[in-house]
Amino acid sequence: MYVVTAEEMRKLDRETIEQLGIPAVALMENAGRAIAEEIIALCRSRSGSAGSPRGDAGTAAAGTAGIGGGAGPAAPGFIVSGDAALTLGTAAGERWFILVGKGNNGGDGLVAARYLREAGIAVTLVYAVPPESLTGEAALQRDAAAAMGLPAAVYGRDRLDFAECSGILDALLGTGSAGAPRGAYAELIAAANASGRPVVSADIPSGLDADTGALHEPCIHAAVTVCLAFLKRGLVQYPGAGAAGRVVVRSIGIPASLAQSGGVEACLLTPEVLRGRLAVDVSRSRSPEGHKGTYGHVLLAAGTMQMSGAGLLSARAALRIGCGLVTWALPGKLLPAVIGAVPELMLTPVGGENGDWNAATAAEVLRLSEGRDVMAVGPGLGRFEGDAAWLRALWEGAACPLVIDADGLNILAEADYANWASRSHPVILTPHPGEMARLAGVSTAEVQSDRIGLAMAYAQKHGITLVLKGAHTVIATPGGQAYVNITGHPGMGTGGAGDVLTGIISGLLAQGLDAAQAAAFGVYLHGLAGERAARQRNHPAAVLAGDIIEAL
Ligand SMILES: NC(=O)C1=CN([C@@H]2O[C@H](COP(=O)(O)OP(=O)(O)OC[C@H]3O[C@@H](n4cnc5c(N)ncnc54)[C@H](O)[C@@H]3O)[C@@H](O)[C@H]2O)[C@H](O)CC1
Ligand SMILES: [K+]
Repeated sequence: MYVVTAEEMRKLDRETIEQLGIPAVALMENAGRAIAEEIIALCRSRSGSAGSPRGDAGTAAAGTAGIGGGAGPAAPGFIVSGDAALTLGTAAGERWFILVGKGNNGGDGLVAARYLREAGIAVTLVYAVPPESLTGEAALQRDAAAAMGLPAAVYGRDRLDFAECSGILDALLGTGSAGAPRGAYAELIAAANASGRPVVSADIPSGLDADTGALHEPCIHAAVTVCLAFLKRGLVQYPGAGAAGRVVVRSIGIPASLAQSGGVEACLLTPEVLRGRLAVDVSRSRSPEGHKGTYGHVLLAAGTMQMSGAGLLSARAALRIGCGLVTWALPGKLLPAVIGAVPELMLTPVGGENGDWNAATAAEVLRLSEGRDVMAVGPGLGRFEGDAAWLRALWEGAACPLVIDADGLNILAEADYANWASRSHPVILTPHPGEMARLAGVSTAEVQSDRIGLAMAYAQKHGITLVLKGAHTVIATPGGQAYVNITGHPGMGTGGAGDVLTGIISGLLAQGLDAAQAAAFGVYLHGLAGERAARQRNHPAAVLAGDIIEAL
């Protein structure tokens, strides 16, 4: 599923109108109708009336061939489906305020109001601006609503009591919104939020920055957002994702092929995207003739006395995700403490007996990397004298893909690594927001204020694959593509969860997935395993990093 910017959405809108010849008012009609259907579904679920959420309970009156035995001929009958079924009075008692802005978002709201009225739901139009100021398709919809006799109020002119409504459609501001809502818009948003009534937002919550997910004040806090055509970036990035409530994406006649050909590069990481766009073999099938050598060998350079567990977690995760062999290069003095902790793991001490990380150990690690399929660097590594030269030697010398995490990233952030020799094998960086901030030389707040935009720019600039961790992890490729993951939960914010992710991604790389595949599939599986672990533990807060490994 594509995730677009406001600018990309405007372009797709224009192309549909100009290249396909579909009039703008038809798109608006589809948009408004889709919004109305979702509100009708909400009303039906509140009233507890039976039938499918799309409001096609009337189909029960139709002949239903093949149900309850034998595929006989259909019995004659009438099919009353969609919102027409609702005129039978199921929405009694519902009264919705439709907040209408000046632009096309307001036009969508006016269309929805007509369909809601047809479905037996009382509506009152609440114009944020004098209705005479609407133009284009929105003005046409204003006239249609007036001709239908829909009651209308104008903010500032007419008395309004939000206690009189049972729900609110927010059609104030959409993708044409700029900056914080002003004047009547701001006051209506504040009143809607304070009303205690469920708010359904048309396209995006008014006040939300459609591109970054930042909330301008005031911003609508919606129960449901009916997003039109394609997900907007602001809906998948926090805090916007939190303000949008449940997001339903409804198509309005803009073909996805236009997004594909038009260079939309971000999408939601769904199973379809994994199988399709990323071409991942999600079945994980293994050849009957396979052996441990078939599934790759990860070399892990990680761990200190204080953080030996990080190495163990990464190594176990790599093994659990199915790679054939893992060798852990670790400081000599750490060896006695971890022998036998993971019997499947091979341990190779560096720096001599009782030794620790130092610049000279790079040569040992490089020797160990010969013939290996992946080198993973950083979990629990700590910092040491000469670490920048150490990492540079691995970067420039390892003839395999490189996954860099944790202190490996902190070393990179202080080094001028753009001037290091370019690598012929890919690099995956897996920063959390703080590490990303250090890498990019900005504040953590700046990273969080536009995660997708920043990740895409950084990955392209440095020619690396980036995994920007945090709620809705973003995977960005050097080729300019981005994937937003939605598996996982806040309980995964626990010590060692990142080390597990490094192990999973490295283990997938070792099995032959390319960098984008391994990063995206790894993040997706890590979140899914975290969800399973939360179920097994009966609460997300009880999940430990090791549980994520066991749930893989
Ligand atoms: N995507 C599509 O193809 C379709 C989108 N539809 C809907 O149209 C909106 C976008 O409409 P647009 O007219 O471009 O902009 P808005 O309605 O979001 O608002 C513009 C309007 O609001 C005023 N304004 C802007 N910022 C502020 C502010 N901070 N405070 C107060 N007022 C503000 C500005 O003056 C403009 O007049 C999209 O989201 C969809 O809902 C279509 O209907 C179907 C096709
Ligand atoms: K809106």
